[in-house]
Amino acid sequence: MSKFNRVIAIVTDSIGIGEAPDAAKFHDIGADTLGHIGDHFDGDLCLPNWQHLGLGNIERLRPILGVGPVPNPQGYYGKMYEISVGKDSMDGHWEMMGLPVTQPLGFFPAGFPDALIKKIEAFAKRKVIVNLPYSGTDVIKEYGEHQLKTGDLIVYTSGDSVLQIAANTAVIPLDELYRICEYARSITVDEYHIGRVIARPYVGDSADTFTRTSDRHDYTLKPTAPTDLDRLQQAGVPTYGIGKINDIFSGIGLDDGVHTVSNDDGMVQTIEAVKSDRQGFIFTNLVDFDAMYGHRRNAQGDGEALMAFDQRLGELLKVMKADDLLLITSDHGNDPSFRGTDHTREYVPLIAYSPTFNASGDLGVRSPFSDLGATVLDNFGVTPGEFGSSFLSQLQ
Ligand SMILES: O=P(O)(O)O[C@H]1O[C@H](CO)[C@@H](O)[C@H]1O
Ligand SMILES: [Mn+2]
Ligand SMILES: [Mn+2]
Repeated sequence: MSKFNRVIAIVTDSIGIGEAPDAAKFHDIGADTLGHIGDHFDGDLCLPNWQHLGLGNIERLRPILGVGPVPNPQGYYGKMYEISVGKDSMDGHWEMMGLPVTQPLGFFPAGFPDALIKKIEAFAKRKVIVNLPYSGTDVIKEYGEHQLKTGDLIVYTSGDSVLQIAANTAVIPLDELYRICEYARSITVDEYHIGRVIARPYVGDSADTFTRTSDRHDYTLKPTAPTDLDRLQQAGVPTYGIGKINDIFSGIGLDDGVHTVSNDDGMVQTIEAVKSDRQGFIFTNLVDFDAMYGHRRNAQGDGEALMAFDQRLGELLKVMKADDLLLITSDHGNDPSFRGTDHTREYVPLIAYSPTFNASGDLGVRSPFSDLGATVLDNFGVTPGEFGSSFLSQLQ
């Protein structure tokens, strides 16, 4: 019989907790998403629910302002670092589910090769413009009016292995954008080996009004080997993805999933799932921290989103059943005070909580992220994969 009847894992997308041991390789020395958000709020970052689970007790060189250690945390706490070659969402989530990404993905800091762009143009019967690393909100501000006039496709990338296509749905309807992205996905798997093709629809009729919509769609590479989601599924443990989870795993290993429009929606869906008689593994991604604030280098917004999350976390804690286990972690950093607009190579926080706990403690510094998946498998008595060590026995 399982130790915990259900496991709920929430990924606060891009909330790192300090530079990872290999941050220098990524030019990310000094990155500290949570620490710098704390500094920005100068003591007013208020995350009481998460803090009481042990967020402020995680080993750090200096406390997070406003979220210090508590004497008797209600949960277990630690931090993890990843071994995957990249610091994107795909690397982080796959590694969490027992599949570190060891084969380097294709990066195109100078833009995509002509041959690839020409194929996209020929398929779409539209011209491609930009073809450079860009912030997704800046690129539509600068080129959106041109796109409105010409119908050209805005193709851009970032420090991640991503090919992103921005389209104003008034000139390039959503289904056409999706078709073009599916085509781009199909020709960038073996050749170019791009981690994700991302459809970036937006609306508006001038630079000041352009707004991206929640119809974003990520076409991720298919996992290259079985993940812990497949292992759970094969063992008959139901798997349910909330938010971007389905996209990140191309739906593989997931019985069921729901798209969300915001962090708040993601938490509402998670709370509903926990209140329901849904069984097995519930896996939630909250992407606003990343897409709306981290990449936008908006520490104020990031902190406010964390505080809103913490309120919802309080509701979730109240509806959890006695034998539920909650795990909270992140997939990479995205320090809003750091240079550039890319993810940052950081440790991620790890919290475990169940109403049944009668102790609390330190889970230490762990690696790879696969320890999380290994713990979920261990709980359900499923044979583990090659990566990860379970910390289940420490949870008392
Ligand atoms: O600037 P936007 O369009 O939000 O894109 C960002 O989001 C991508 C996926 O997280 C990253 O690789 C980065 O390019
Ligand atoms: Mn992410
Ligand atoms: Mn991101």
